[in-house]
Amino acid sequence: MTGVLAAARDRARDVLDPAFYDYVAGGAGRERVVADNERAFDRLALLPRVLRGSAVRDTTVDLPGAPGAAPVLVAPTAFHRLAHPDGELATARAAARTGVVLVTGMAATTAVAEVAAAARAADPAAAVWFQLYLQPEPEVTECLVRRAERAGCTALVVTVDSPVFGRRERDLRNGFTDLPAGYAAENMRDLPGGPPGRTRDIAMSPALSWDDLARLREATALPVLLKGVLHPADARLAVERGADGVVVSNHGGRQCDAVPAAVDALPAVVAAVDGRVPVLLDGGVRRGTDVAVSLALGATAVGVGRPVVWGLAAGGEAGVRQVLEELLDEYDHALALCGARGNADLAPDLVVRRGGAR
Ligand SMILES: Cc1cc2nc3c(=O)[nH]c(=O)nc-3n(C[C@H](O)[C@H](O)[C@H](O)COP(=O)(O)O)c2cc1C
Ligand SMILES: CCCCC(=O)C(=O)O
Repeated sequence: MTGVLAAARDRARDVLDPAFYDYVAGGAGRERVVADNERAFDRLALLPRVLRGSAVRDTTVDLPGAPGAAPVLVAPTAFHRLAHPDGELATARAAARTGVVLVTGMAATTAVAEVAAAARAADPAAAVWFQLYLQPEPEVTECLVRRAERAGCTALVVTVDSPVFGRRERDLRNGFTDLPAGYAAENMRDLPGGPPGRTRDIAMSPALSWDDLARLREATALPVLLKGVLHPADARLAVERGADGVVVSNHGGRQCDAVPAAVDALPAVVAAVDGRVPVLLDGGVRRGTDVAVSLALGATAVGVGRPVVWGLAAGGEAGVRQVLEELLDEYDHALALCGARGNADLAPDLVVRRGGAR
């Protein structure tokens, strides 16, 4: 990787506790999927059209609870206060000031009410979504949902690729299993059945089913997106069960080290969803051209995970802004080079395999 994002990563490596750097950079097993998420974009090429562009390009997208958003989102990543003292508040301000949806979540080190307030203080129109893992006790999930609703979040993102936690060899080696003293997953504080004033652990359960999703669906009027869908049959089920969006994601290669790269899984999911709800993608997006390839293959928008944490570690709010602005500028530039007047001009025929037809 080169450019602004790589510089942020290198700076992050210099300033972060090595165990936390490894937690962010690393993934499951031998990190084949971490690498493949990025490499899969290298295997794809854009096939531009000519003489049909525009001096002004429309890059905005309509997402559930976020009309007119940028086509890049901040994917949910845990523990921002370990990257920078301003933590999620800095990320929220940077996202709001760039028109980017922030997905904050259960594992944030700042409570969702404060995160959403910081985003709105930076831009009253800012959209913040809340990511959660369905908890085995429905009353715990419901309490988290109410917190997100009260905070003014405009959509929920339910992560479904984590029936169990991935085996991350760097973390095992480093003994990075708990948050250091003084940090906590603040949204997990004072939940039903938990110790008063203290936080509950985030539970992952392999016993969750589509019925648990149905319960959540009934418990809230907010749009619900499913994150971590790779199989087209699951994408179809998600739509049938009332999901308002699907996020094609392998959790940045942090869960199963044998799955396809995110962008390789995208076309089959797009075909299965058939335009009924937006399909988002995250994993390995590092360049504006990666955004363009993803949108051409049918994604409505893409999320970025690690680059945001690198930006935060490198320079707080300004660092995150730099990363997001670079991706958005590069994307606009890629549109111009493809002869596109906006996202709508990107179509699958603009993407070919590097070195041959797709
Ligand atoms: C440090 C870190 C923490 C993460 N925490 C969460 C989380 O709490 N919930 C979740 O759904 N995904 C989490 N993810 C996965 C991201 O949302 C996203 O799927 C992934 O990072 C995208 O890949 P990228 O980092 O290559 O952009 C995390 C990823 C990283 C790198
Ligand atoms: C319990 C925290 C979950 C964080 C996460 O999803 C990740 O590290 O990938």
